[in-house]
Amino acid sequence: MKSVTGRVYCSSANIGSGFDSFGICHSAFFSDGNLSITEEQGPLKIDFRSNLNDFDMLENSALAVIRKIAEDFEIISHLSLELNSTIPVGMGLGSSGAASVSSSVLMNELFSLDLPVNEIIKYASYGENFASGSFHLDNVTASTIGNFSAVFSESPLRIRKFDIPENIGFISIVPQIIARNKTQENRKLLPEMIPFKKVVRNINFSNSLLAGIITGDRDLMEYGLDDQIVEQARMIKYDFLVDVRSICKRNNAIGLILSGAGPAMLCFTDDRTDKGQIRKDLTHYFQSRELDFIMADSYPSAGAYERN
Ligand SMILES: Nc1ncnc2c1ncn2[C@@H]1O[C@H](COP(=O)(O)OP(=O)(O)O)[C@@H](O)[C@H]1O
Ligand SMILES: N[C@@H](CCOP(=O)(O)O)C(=O)O
Repeated sequence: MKSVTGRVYCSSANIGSGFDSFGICHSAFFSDGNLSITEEQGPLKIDFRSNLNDFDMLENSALAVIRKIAEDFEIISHLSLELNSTIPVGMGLGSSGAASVSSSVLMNELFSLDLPVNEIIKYASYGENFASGSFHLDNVTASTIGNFSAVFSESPLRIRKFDIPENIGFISIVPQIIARNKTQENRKLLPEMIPFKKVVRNINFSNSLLAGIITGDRDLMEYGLDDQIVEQARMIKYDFLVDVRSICKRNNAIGLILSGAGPAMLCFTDDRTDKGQIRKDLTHYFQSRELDFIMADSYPSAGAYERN
């Protein structure tokens, strides 16, 4: 029985103003996958097992990716896929994206398809479309290529990885707010039209963030971790965001973003940041609001494609 395994790390999308573009792959949570051929002869059949029961075991984003690849490459074997994930589902940490990347990378390896990285990402996006009704590429790109990733255009796909300066770390802050089809629903909150001034400011923020990541300039990163459009549209659902940001900033964090479509947040830290005090202050804050949350230190992580 031929079998392949691999780990895919979680991702935070929409870094600063980089909606559907900038992503970070980080180490706090991950998904371990195992894919095997149980019988060479068809028709295609996939046995699926997962430690999570948050989604349909018979049809989910991981299976959507396998089916698409199998269709394109005329694969008709009996397969078995097992995913063991620590990524909380629907919290803004790219759980469906990681499952999709897992399928894409494992199919590539199991059948020696020799897919270039852009094809791995394109196939993974079928899983995102299954989960959220949109082919957004930011989470799957981050989990595939790692570190700080940017999607510059979808067709043709232009992507690039940037190494995050060594002194930068993160705290993943995850309020336990459970909502069905969260990303799909939160995409409906986005405005159709945007005042010109806000667009100009957001362009400034994203340029500043990218320049800060490349040069390690703290001030450019700090300024660049802002967003006048998407975050503001979604903030009505996440009223803790302003308070959590101010707790992090008063303890010298570089900044804080809403991770993906929320409710998770990603706090950017460096040697100046008092992480211990942030943990204490956040525990006190969420207790006072009677809102459960989890918090985990996290570091930039390599992508699933480059580790293979
Ligand atoms: N294999 C999968 N892993 C995780 N979530 C999946 C999977 N397949 C489908 N989903 C669905 O995707 C949704 C989670 O994805 P999404 O809303 O994008 O949240 P997030 O990316 O923040 O975890 C849930 O509704 C879940 O049921
Ligand atoms: N760009 C997407 C990112 C969704 O990330 P998720 O981890 O919340 O699924 C969006 O903002 O809709």
